[in-house]
Amino acid sequence: MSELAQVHCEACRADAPKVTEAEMAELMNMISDWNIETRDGILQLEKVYTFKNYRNALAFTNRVGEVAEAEGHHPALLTEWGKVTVTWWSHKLKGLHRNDFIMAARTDEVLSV
Ligand SMILES: C[C@H](O)[C@H](O)[C@H]1CNC2=NC(N)=NC(=O)C2=N1
Repeated sequence: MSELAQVHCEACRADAPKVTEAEMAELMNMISDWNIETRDGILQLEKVYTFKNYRNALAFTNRVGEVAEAEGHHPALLTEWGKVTVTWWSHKLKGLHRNDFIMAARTDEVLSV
């Protein structure tokens, strides 16, 4: 299990600090195959997972949703036949917080169970 996946999200407040460029670079090295996207000026962490059918994609979607509910931090989830796009950002901050990288690592762990 990755180091990041073993920690829990901190309560995310509107005045919490966004990750710095340096922190982002360090955190990106701790997770695999995630990309930084910018939408409406908001930095987001995104990864596309592929599956052999829709049922498997939906099962993964629901498991990620359960982890999100448990942590109180939620992604955007686009579920398609054979594909799930997971996008993390901190809505309150309109950007990326360390929580988003923790949850990206936790998302990867969902696959391994
Ligand atoms: C009230 C509720 O806890 C907050 O709105 C939480 C819910 N989940 C969340 N998820 C994400 N990604 N960002 C948030 O700012 C956020 N806030």
